[in-house]
This record gives sequence, C-alpha cells and structure tokens, in this order.
Amino acid sequence: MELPVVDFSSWHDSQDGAYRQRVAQELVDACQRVGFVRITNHSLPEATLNEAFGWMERLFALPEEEKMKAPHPAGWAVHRGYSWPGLEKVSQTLSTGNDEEVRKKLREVPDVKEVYDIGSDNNASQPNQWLPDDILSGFRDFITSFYWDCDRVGKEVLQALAIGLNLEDENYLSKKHSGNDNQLRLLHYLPVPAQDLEEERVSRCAAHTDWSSITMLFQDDCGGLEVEDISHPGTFVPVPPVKNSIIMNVGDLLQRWSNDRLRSTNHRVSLPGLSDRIEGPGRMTRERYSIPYFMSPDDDAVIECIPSCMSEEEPAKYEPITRANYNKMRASMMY
Ligand SMILES: O=C(O)CCC(=O)C(=O)O
Ligand SMILES: [Fe+2]
Repeated sequence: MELPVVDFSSWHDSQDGAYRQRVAQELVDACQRVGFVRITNHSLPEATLNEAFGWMERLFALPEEEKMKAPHPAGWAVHRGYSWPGLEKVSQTLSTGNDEEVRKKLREVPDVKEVYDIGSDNNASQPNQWLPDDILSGFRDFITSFYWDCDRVGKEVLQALAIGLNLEDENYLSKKHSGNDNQLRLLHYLPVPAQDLEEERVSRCAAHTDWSSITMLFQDDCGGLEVEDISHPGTFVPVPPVKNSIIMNVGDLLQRWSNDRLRSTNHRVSLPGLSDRIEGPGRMTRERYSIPYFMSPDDDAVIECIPSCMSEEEPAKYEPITRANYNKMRASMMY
C-alpha cells in the first residue's frame, strides 16, 4: 500500500475550477481507497509549525509539578489539559456495563506518552485547562492562534472533500464545523526500551480509528505511525514523516456521514521507523512529538447521510445522530 499524496499548492487562491476539481477528486479517491493521505504544500507556514513544536517541547520539559497545574479533569466528560503517562488508554472498546473491570484490564499495557489537550475557549462544555501564564509565558497566545490556523486549513480540506463528493455546496461539510468543537493534542511519546514495545509490555498508541470528521497530523522526524492496509486487514504499513506535510485521515463520524464511502482506517504508533531512532545498549527509542488536530462538527450538528453518497441501489445505512450523542456513545471508555 502506498500512501497517496495530494498537492494542495495554490488550492486556496486558485480561480481555476478544473484544477480545484482535480485536487478534490484526488483527495476523495484517496479517502475511499486508503482513508489516509499526505497533503503537501498546504497553507500552514513552515515557521508556524516549527514554532508549535518548539512550544510543545518547552511545555513537556517543565517539571511534573508545574505541568500538573493544568491537570486533565477526572472522568471522561472533559477532554482538556495535561494527562500524565499512563492516564489515557486509546482503545476501540465500547461500554459493556462492567466498565471498571474493562478499564483495569486495558491499563495492564500502559501507553507511555504524556498529552496536553486544547480546544476553543468558546466551548463552555470543554473548558480549557491553561497553565498559569507565568509558568510558560506566551504559550496560551501562540497555541490559541495555532488552533485557529489549523481550523482554517481543516476547512479547506473539508471544502475539497465536498467538491470531490460532487456536492453542490462546497461548504456542505465545513458549515457544520464552527471550529469550537475541534481538538488540538500535543503528544509526547517518552523514550522507552525498544524491547518493551516489541514484546508489548508497553505501547505508544494502540491500533484505533479516530472518531471525528477528519484528523490532520503533524509529526516530528522520529516516525512510528503505521496505517492498516484496508485491502490486507491486519497488515500495518509505516507512514514515514515528511517535514511540513500533513497526514490527513477520515474519522468514524465522516465514514458514517458518507455512508461508508470514505474510510476511517485503523492506525497505531509503535516503534520508530528507522533503527537510528533506537539508541544505546539499552536500545532506547528516541522520544517522539506529534500533533493531531481533530476537526469535529458542532455538538448539535445532525449527521445524516450526505446526499451524494446514497442512491436507490445504495440507501442510507445509518440513522441521523447528533454529534454530541455520537461522542457520548464513544467516550465512556477513554478515562
Ligand atoms: O501520534 C501519532 O502519530 C498519532 C496519534 C493518533 O493517532 C491519535 O492521537 O489519534
Ligand atoms: Fe488516531
């Protein structure tokens, strides 16, 4: 499986309808075949991305007690703030009724990463957990503007998807996203003995699909992301990092929205891609930083089959559902 590449250069300022249609078609083809695509020449400046990685390195380098001044609230309802290593466990498990036992079992193989989650300050149900500003002065301002930069790029991608899906309104998807329900994650995977990962005593991020409409991922040069080849289930293919490109993937909600035409593909993070990323006699993996940005429709947005994705032969498979109810169904096993 080759990861498809879509070149977005001049997407946002081109007046050439045929050109836009071609890019949009390539994007939709990739989302149907693979569910993952590398977007190059997008409109997020290199300097902005470098700055984002710089801030996250400074954030995670803070002493534990400082980071704990913005802790992730207990429980699963609020998804903001700092999560220390082992707190979060990504999984595909849905609630069974015996949640405590399932939770304990899932944590026998801890995820060795720390996370800082950020959303929109306009989202009252998901209050941001900011550090006191004197701890990392400037962080909040930069990250807030980065959040909205990412939202802008994400909406360009949603527009391209709408055009590629032959929707009359190119804002059909993006207008259900005010931007206030997106989520920005700063992820720091700690160094760990490669052998512990190989023998599955610990994990970095276990195989999962994302929930939202689309995810855009920025990664450092360490590697480790692997994507399932949907034509060979069970086979995971490394997606090596390419500086400044965005890895975009379809989430479960967009798969449902598109009547399963666009695919939400399993992915995971394990060993770094190259052996030079494993160091010393203890074979420690290098640390890794990544930034996923999840685009999510608004709470009350009703997700019902995209008109161009159904026909008489292919009727809508799913009932309409609000985004809030969809998330409720998915969230209860995370914390
Ligand atoms: O760190 C990565 O490269 C991927 C993380 C991821 O898949 C997620 O947070 O959903
Ligand atoms: Fe993911």
